[in-house]
Amino acid sequence: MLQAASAIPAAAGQPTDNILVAENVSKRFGGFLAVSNLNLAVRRGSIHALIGPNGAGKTTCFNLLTKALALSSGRIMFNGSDISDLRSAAVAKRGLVRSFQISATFPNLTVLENVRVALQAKHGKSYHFWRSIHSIDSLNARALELIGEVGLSASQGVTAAELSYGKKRALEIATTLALEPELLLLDEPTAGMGHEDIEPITDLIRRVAVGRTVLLVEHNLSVVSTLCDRITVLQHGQIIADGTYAEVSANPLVRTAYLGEDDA
Ligand SMILES: Nc1ncnc2c1ncn2[C@@H]1O[C@H](COP(=O)(O)OP(=O)(O)OP(=O)(O)O)[C@@H](O)[C@H]1O
Repeated sequence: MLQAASAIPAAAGQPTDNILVAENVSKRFGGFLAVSNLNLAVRRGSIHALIGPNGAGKTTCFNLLTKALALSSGRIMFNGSDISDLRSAAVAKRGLVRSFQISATFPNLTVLENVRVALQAKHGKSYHFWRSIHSIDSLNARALELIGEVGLSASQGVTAAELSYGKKRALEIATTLALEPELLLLDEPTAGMGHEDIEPITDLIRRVAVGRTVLLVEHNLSVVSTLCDRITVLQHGQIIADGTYAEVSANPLVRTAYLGEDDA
């Protein structure tokens, strides 16, 4: 049975292994409550989706979880530490990283150069070129590894501007991985993609999720159903269902609020 607006309970006697927990989180814009008493638990190692109709509060939630927005009330725990009062750069350093925003790519730089820039941003002084040849070698080696991980090895010398839309997204993911996320937040990773790019990006997300946790906002329900272990459904800033795709899609509240609207 699905529960509305509740945290995911721990199995009796088992320690919870939730990498991210939002407790009673709310966000008010003036008199408008955009997110209301959100209780969300993201299990370590899972691929978790936030879905909901337009205006449900998904983006606001993402902004709260990544600390791009300050909470009006509540608490956010990441890896057992309270991050409620930290800024987004500080939470990114701890391993909670959002793609497509922090990791802007540079159109005139090659794939390799873009990933090297992201690595330099992460490692700062330790990779300054005058330090040692060893630093450059290890930076290049790591850049090539990340490029390989997202399937762009054959395009390493191509500028970002010349890449197809799907490959640009893969590059953005590589530059995000350079920041060594433990929890990777993806904001509508298939938005604006043609049919031909959707399956490769879905496979890529599945691959990069190995050894990491992924939380995504996604409108494409077929992507959500094939990719995600757990789905949280928002409506009017509140969680109305939480569970597997089969569970949430059978929930009458969800069918009315979300699937009903989109499938109508
Ligand atoms: N800065 C803001 N000031 C005032 N209201 C806001 C602000 N940001 C979001 N809202 C309102 O909060 C509600 C939730 O918006 P949000 O963008 O989080 O929804 P969403 O689920 O991401 O929607 P979509 O799927 O359309 O992107 C909406 O009614 C929106 O108008």
